[in-house]
Amino acid sequence: MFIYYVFSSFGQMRTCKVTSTKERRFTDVTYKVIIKGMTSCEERDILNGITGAVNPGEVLALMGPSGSGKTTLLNLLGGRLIQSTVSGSITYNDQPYSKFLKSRIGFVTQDDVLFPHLTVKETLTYAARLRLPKVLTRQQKEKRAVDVIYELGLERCQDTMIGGSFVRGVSGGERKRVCIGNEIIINPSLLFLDEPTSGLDSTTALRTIQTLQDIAGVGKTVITTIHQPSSRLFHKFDKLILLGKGSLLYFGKASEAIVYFSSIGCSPLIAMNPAEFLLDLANGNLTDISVPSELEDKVQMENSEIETGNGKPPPAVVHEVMFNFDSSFYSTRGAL
Ligand SMILES: Nc1ncnc2c1ncn2[C@@H]1O[C@H](COP(=O)(O)OP(=O)(O)OP(=O)(O)O)[C@@H](O)[C@H]1O
Repeated sequence: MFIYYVFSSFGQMRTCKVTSTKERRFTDVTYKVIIKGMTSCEERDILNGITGAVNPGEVLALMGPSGSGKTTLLNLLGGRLIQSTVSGSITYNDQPYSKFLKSRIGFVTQDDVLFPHLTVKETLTYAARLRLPKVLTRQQKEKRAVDVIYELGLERCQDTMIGGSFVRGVSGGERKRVCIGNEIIINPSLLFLDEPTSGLDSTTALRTIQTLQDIAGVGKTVITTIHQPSSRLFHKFDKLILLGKGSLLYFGKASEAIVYFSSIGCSPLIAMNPAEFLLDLANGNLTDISVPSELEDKVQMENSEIETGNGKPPPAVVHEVMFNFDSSFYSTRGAL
């Protein structure tokens, strides 16, 4: 299988890089859902054998086409999806998920819930009062809120209302930073974010990811899903997981993803944002991508009758073949 190939070729060079303490490691994570119909129940695989690791000081991006399983994986890693249909192991510092670990996790969801009539400062002050331990005094909690405001560069809008549909308030980027502030106020060791840049322009998105890098820079572990990053933003991530239909296509350094795919014969045919190339590949859209001739031949052979007008096979077919391709192809390539 493609994913095993990806990992077999990574195995040797990565083992030494995932041994530091406080590592978040996940091995062979699989998640199924049971879909109940009128007359029968159907089991559906949402994630298949996802393996990876991330250390303090790193930002791990979960990338993939819509519906590939990014949010599901994020929820699993963040301990928000504890079900019997989950298998594999997820550990932090070699320990399984626990109540103590839960208190060390910050989770920024895609749909933020903020009170529109509170100012930025009031929002973070209330978060500090509610979430910080009782042993801290009111003054200490308020100071923590002010520290977070400066940490996230929110000082200019600290007295502006959050706003909403009926009240004009802070900008989209500031709103996202308030949501991040709501979580980092408890000084979490692990910060999870679901699409923190969605709806932001590229400069604001870059600033948001820079904020995440700064948070990681002081020893935190940051795991975030990302939809379609600009190339500048893509290069800000330390590690990358590329998912396609719930399977793992790549895990490793974000900076090495393109080199890796070109080493197995998959390269962009035109100058392209690396994220765009990886998403096209994960989608099975080969319009501007070259793939190994063995793979293209196999696709053509099996599906000559459903070839598309541009001479390329349809994405769904490419995807199917990539995942179910003859393992000898991968083992040969994996030895490179
Ligand atoms: N409880 C569930 N029951 C049925 N299907 C589910 C369930 N949870 C997730 N799925 C399906 O699993 C797939 C992955 O969903 P997920 O939300 O993780 O994708 P995603 O990559 O985050 O997508 P997007 O980028 O659009 O947010 C989707 O096809 C979704 O419909």
